[in-house]
Amino acid sequence: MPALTVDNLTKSYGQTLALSELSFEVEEGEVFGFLGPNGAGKSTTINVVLDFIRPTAGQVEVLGMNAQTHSRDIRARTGVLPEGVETYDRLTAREHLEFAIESKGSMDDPETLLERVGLLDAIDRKAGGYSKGMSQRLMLAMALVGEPDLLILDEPSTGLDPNGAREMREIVREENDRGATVFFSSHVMEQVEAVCDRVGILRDGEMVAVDSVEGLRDSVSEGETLRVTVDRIDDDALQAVRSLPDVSNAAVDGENPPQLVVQVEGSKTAVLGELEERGIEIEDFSTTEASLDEVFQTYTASREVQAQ
Ligand SMILES: Nc1ncnc2c1ncn2[C@@H]1O[C@H](COP(=O)(O)OP(=O)(O)OP(=O)(O)O)[C@@H](O)[C@H]1O
Repeated sequence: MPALTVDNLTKSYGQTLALSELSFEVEEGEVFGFLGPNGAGKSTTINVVLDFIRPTAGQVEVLGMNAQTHSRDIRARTGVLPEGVETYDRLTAREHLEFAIESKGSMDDPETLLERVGLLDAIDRKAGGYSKGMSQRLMLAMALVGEPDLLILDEPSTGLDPNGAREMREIVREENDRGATVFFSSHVMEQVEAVCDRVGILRDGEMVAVDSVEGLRDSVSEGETLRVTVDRIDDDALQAVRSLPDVSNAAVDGENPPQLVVQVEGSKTAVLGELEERGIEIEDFSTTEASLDEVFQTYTASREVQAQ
């Protein structure tokens, strides 16, 4: 049974079509990255999943239950880290946790949870004095209460420093090892790449790709990016490289020295040979796989991989 089934979900806010016949599934036990640029419809989807808003059309099932008719049962088994800070200024972290533990009827210990998110030192301080990152850690601790079967994390790295973001990823892994399904919305590629089994990319309310990170990379990149540092480059040479059979794109980056960035499938020696034949000196070259940023841009902005 999938942990989450979104079936032909459409949501309009007046004239604005936020989701258009969106369908996808998240398998039980997987970490699913829900990626998309601002305004793509990520929060709208999560709000329907949690029954905070009602869909215009379509169905959502969470842990085998209808999102609208069983929202109470669903919330009892789901941990949510919402987007934006939602702490109470006058309550301490301990009081926040006690409240969440009581609401879920769980046996958690506030200190253990706050230690996991690195907030034990501030347990008896009022949340009103917390930094953004501290508030985010507190909300993550609240999401973990009751060992939820499904964790929904909406932009979880917001406000976290690199250490905090790494710790958050570790917690996602630990929760997943325990058996939780994690639904992780983000527009930060690195966060998704590091923890997600599969990624769905949302654009303008439609899912434009669902695959593993590797699969997505392969699907947009017909090969590798070759970066060649040269002593000089001119338009003729650039055009000649672009018209080589294995090259899908080429562009110049920087001036002093210029670097030729080439999207190449197959042989890289043809590119180097073309440059050398023109008397262009190759000072250095390296190859890399398409970055996730390139993957994301390809799906959300244009249909072509642009060498930068
Ligand atoms: N309450 C609302 N009233 C009207 N339009 C809304 C409302 N909430 C969202 N929208 C619109 O629906 C679309 C999807 O918004 P949504 O917040 O779901 O995107 P998102 O992917 O979560 O974006 P972000 O990354 O910025 O949080 C946008 O065009 C947005 O302007």
